Amino acid sequence: MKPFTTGGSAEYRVITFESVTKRFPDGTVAVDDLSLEIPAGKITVLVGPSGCGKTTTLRMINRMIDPTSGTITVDGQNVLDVDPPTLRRRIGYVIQQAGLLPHRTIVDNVATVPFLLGRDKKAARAAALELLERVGLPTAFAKRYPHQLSGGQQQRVGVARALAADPPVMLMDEPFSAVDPVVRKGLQDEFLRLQTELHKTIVLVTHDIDEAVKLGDLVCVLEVGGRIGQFDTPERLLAAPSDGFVEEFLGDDRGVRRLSFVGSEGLDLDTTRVVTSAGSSEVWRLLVDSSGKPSGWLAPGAEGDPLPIGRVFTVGRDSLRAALDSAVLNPSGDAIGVDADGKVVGLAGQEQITGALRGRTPAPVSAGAASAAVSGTASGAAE
Ligand SMILES: Nc1ncnc2c1ncn2[C@@H]1O[C@H](COP(=O)(O)OP(=O)(O)OP(=O)(O)O)[C@@H](O)[C@H]1O
Repeated sequence: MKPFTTGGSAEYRVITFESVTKRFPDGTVAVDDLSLEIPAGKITVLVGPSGCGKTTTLRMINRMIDPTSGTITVDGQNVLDVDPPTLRRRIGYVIQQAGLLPHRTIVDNVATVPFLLGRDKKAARAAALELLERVGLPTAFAKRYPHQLSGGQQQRVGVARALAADPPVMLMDEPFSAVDPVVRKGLQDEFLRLQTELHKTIVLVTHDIDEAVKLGDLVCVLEVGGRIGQFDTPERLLAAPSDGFVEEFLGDDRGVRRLSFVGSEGLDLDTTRVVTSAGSSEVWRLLVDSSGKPSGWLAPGAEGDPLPIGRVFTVGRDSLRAALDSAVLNPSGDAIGVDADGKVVGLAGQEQITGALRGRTPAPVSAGAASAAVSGTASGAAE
């Protein structure tokens, strides 16, 4: 068995659940025979309806709750063999309301962790200031108290504090749900950016399927009673839900959301309707300027001024969803595909865009930890 050693973020952890059940004293089975392998360095999202056991599952990883039966390991070591304070120093924990100490300044809230880990006060504060900057908070906020910050700002402090011990594993319970949709989107984007630098092993709980497919490298849909509905990549979840429950949970617009995961590089683009001068025609045409950039739409049969263009998408960089958005926002119903310099590459109708999805069901991941996670759980789900 590998030792559960301390270490920096380069030391990746894999978390496994083997036949884990949690039955509370009143008889409620919150988690039922759960087997799950959470890959290192990725974001794994637990999502499902209220009461399906997400929080219980998460809290069993850092021993805020102990399982009734089964085994949870972090990097090969049974968590029950590690005393909770030691375990929690190595596993960051972020909760919905940030959980900040109200009578301490922001910088001290964050500095507490490095201080407890043995750094002197000055170094702990310097580390805290650096972290606050990293999560996008101006240092001017450092001397304020939690109640002087907005919900979104407090949430950033919560993330900074969880990162303060540089834990290889982070548990996040509905971290972005206490804020309005605009702030939430900003926090999510920031979080994804941060993860590209940090590569933590993150387990995130949410009840919001949109958040799950946006943030998760892998998404585990739990059903009430703590059983796995499906554990898969977001692409596969949207393309091939395993049963009626998962399909219903994914919502009515899962087809449209799937478009986000498919690149636009394979789209067949029409160049015959891209023109450099006006003149009449029976079809919609796109007028481009001398540098090849779009300048206006020429309506069929119309002699008047060109109509303004709507949104464009960058071929290869943007997804089919961006292409569809472009099609919907242009008067002809065509998406305008441009290159990195903004020059028109061609046009794509809505049918071509949605047609490009057909036959593109993503194959199951076949290598690496994610595959182990997916296949390992598929058997669990089938039980
Ligand atoms: N201490 C407890 N004693 C008894 N039952 C509990 C206890 N804690 C949680 N439960 C029950 O276990 C089930 C799972 O709860 P849990 O909090 O894990 O769900 P959740 O999916 O996180 O829900 P939500 O999205 O509403 O937060 C629920 O039915 C809940 O009522």
